[in-house]
Amino acid sequence: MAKTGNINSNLSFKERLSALKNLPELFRLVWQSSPGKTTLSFALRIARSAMPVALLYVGKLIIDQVVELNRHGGSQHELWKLVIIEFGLAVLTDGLNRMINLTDSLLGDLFSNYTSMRIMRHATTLDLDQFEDSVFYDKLERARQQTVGRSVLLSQVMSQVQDFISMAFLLTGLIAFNPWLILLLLIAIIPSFLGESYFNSQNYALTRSQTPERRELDYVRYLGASDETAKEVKIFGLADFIINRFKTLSDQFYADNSKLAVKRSAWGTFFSVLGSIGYYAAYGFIIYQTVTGKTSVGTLTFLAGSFRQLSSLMESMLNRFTTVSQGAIYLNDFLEFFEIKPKISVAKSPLAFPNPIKQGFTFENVGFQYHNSESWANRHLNFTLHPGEKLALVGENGAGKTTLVKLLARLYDPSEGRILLDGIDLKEYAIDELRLNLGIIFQDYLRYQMTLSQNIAVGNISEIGNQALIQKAAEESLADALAEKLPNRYEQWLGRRFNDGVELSGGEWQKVALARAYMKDAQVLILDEPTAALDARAEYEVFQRFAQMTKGKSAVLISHRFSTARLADRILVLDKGTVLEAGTHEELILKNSRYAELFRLQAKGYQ
Ligand SMILES: Nc1ncnc2c1ncn2[C@@H]1O[C@H](COP(=O)(O)OP(=O)(O)OP(=O)(O)O)[C@@H](O)[C@H]1O
Repeated sequence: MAKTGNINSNLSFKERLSALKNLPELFRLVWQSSPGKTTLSFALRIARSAMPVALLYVGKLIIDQVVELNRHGGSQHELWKLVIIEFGLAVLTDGLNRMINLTDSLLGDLFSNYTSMRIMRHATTLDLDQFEDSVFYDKLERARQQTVGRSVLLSQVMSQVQDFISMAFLLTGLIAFNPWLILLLLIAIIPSFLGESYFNSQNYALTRSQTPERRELDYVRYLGASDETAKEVKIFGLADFIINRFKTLSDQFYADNSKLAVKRSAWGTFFSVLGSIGYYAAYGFIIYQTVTGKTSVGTLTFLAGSFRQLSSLMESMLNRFTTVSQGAIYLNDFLEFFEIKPKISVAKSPLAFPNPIKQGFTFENVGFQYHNSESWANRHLNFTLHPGEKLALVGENGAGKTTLVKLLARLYDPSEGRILLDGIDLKEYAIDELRLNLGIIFQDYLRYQMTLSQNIAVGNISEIGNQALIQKAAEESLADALAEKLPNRYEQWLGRRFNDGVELSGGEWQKVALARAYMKDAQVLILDEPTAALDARAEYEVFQRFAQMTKGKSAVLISHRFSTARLADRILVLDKGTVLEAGTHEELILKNSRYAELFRLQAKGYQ
């Protein structure tokens, strides 16, 4: 496992600046989330930026009036008018602050929803292969984290613009008085900026290097406290093992993070003292000017206030620059995720899917290797699935049966050779039409924590409102008897996670999953160990119905039960990814080869 503290990517100032090029893309996404609220946020901030200088200036006028009235007396009318104006400005400032916060938080929620949807949508376009790649997973994870944090980045960028305008106003006043004060200001601020910038880049590099461990930490947390894992955790007594693993990982995080935090805090204190020295030097200078009569008391308060505000504005702007540029770097991860393109090729002008299929699917020397595996899952596959044919795939665990079916559905494309449909490469057909024509139920089908109706309808989601079809599909797979038993019948929530759901037995879940295959009028039905969890009677009935349902259609059955496999028109025996032998049950038994051996072994088990 990689060490969590391994920081290998120090980011230079140049890299930070170049990351800012991501900001327009961020603005585009925010704008798409809500054009109205984005405009409002801008308008509010521009109004807010004029407030500091206006308040200081009115304050200066008030003090000069007070000093004047003290010395020479006269009407107080002007003075009170100024006080009312300052009061109005203070109320307005507070109102603007609140409105800005409100708009930003609403905009943040909309942005987070919008980008989460974009991520989901993009993820669905990607290949299964990509999901099985841990580098891809890390990217997806980082992109997911960005959905919440990025709206903060936007507020920061907008605050930056707001502070910049405020500074321009304040600086104008300061320069008019004495330009040298600006120099003092810079001397006070720059070390602090460089320090912050350095520590932010260290922080980013650390967080980035921790991504795989963070995923593992999430996984361990899930293992330790989830309804799906509770059973095994109890039975195998895994609690201590899991908690210890969590502790090791989280201790490592803590050690790495705290080391950096302590260093950062120590340097931060030093830089802040430097900042105070700069401020008090300038302050002393202005006081001296006032005492020697070179400037009025009102101007003293204006300048001292301006200097203080400018110094804090500059400091927060410079600090924010490092946060903004760091955020912009994180944005790289987010945008990179959208740049990942599916590798499965899509035909430019796809052919119409044949209906009916005339020659069938032909595997021509097909081989497939998982990208993270040295060995071949399938190799030298040569056979045809004829129209209307029922084909059974048998073979030991890991022989490549499921992979073959995934190739047929183009969840992967062959690493070598090709698959033809009616003599034309499968890649020439539209992939969604291909999948529409295949009804596949995988061995590791999902148990959706949804209603029974919805669990069946996922087989053809466009028919989710077609209750008659759902019930018919349930009848075919024997799930209808189950519906009768459930308190809310088809509207019963399944699984324990939500809404008083009911948990089903393994066989009952399998019947529900099987019903999905009957939701569409697919030309080819593929069942990957469809009856493994069914009792003997249910299995027999399921196959009776399956035979009726698939009359005239092609079907592929993967099964470890030879009683099932023997019903097929032809049996392919797979071994180490390739077809070892093929034929009907009788032919294979006569040949007295591998199939016959396995068949006898199983039959013996039943005696
Ligand atoms: N996602 C994957 N990544 C890497 N290797 C995989 C992946 N899925 C399967 N394999 C490997 O490919 C080979 C064939 O697996 P496959 O699932 O096709 O076998 P199978 O015949 O369906 O097995 P079973 O009877 O156990 O379901 C196995 O050696 C397996 O370890």
